[in-house]
Amino acid sequence: MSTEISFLSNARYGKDKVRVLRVVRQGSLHLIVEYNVTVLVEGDIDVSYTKADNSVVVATDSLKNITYYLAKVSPHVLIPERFALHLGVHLVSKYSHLHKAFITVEQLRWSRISVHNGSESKEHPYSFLRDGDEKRFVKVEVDASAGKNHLVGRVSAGITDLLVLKSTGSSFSNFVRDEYTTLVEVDDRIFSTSVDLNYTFAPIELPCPKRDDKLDFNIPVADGQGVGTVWDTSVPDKARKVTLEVFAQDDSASVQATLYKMATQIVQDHPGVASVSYALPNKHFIPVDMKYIQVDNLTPSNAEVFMPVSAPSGLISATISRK
Ligand SMILES: O=c1[nH]c(=O)c2[nH]c(=O)[nH]c2[nH]1
Repeated sequence: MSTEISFLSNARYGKDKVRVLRVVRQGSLHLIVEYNVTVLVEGDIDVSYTKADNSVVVATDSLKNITYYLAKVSPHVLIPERFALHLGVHLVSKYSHLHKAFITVEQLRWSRISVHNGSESKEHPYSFLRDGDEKRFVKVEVDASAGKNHLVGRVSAGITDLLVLKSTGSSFSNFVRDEYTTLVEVDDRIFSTSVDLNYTFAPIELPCPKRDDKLDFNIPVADGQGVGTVWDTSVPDKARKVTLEVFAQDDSASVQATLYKMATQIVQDHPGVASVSYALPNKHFIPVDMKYIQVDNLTPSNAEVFMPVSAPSGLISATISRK
């Protein structure tokens, strides 16, 4: 095989879709998390591709086993950002020839079931319901290329598949009108989207494991700058809240304008967030034309019956970065 005109310019491998449910028992109160984990590594692994030499390969099966083992022993397992960093730090510390780990943790929504006891409503200690398709995710890169004692973490996190709809409070007008335009201007329309939100933190220095088994991972002590950093566990809920509140309350001139308001608010609220990206499909709902039966369902104030259109949809995206 000729190696003169080509070379291996990039190589990364690992396990995708490692599904794990973890139960943490606090007496009779149980806490649960369900994750889909992707665990990928880079390093001195070229010969496994170029020379069929597997001696450098930590099997993807082993990477899966390590993921489950960390889910068992990591004190950080309930917080996706911390669990992902712990797993990444463990991999690059344990294997001298692996220099980078890329961990994605997607968290599925389990909420407690409310039960009534007389007139009192209480959250059940160990019964849960799948609370929608929305997922929280974190993407972590643990980079040991500057040495095993100089670990750098790059973290982004966010939400996917958060489906929202408002039945008024949205307009779209003043756009380019030319020979291709058929869309009419509207001062009242349905706005629905499935929110994909991704916010990125500035790179962080990570503590290196000291123990021989490389399983220890200590979160740095808060230095007073904690708010807005990757260690601030309130960021996901606050970013979700801003997304929902701006969506509901903005008198939307367009998906673009509402997106910008959401993103700028998150950058403003969290000093540790370096940038915020949204991808918002514009899920169209078309008022059904009932002229055939002499019924007006088209003028915005009379539009009551809509046809949801799954495709095509608009797709509006942007990244807002801290200066
Ligand atoms: O909010 C919108 N932005 C667009 O860019 C667009 N384009 C379109 O046809 N409808 C909409 N709505």
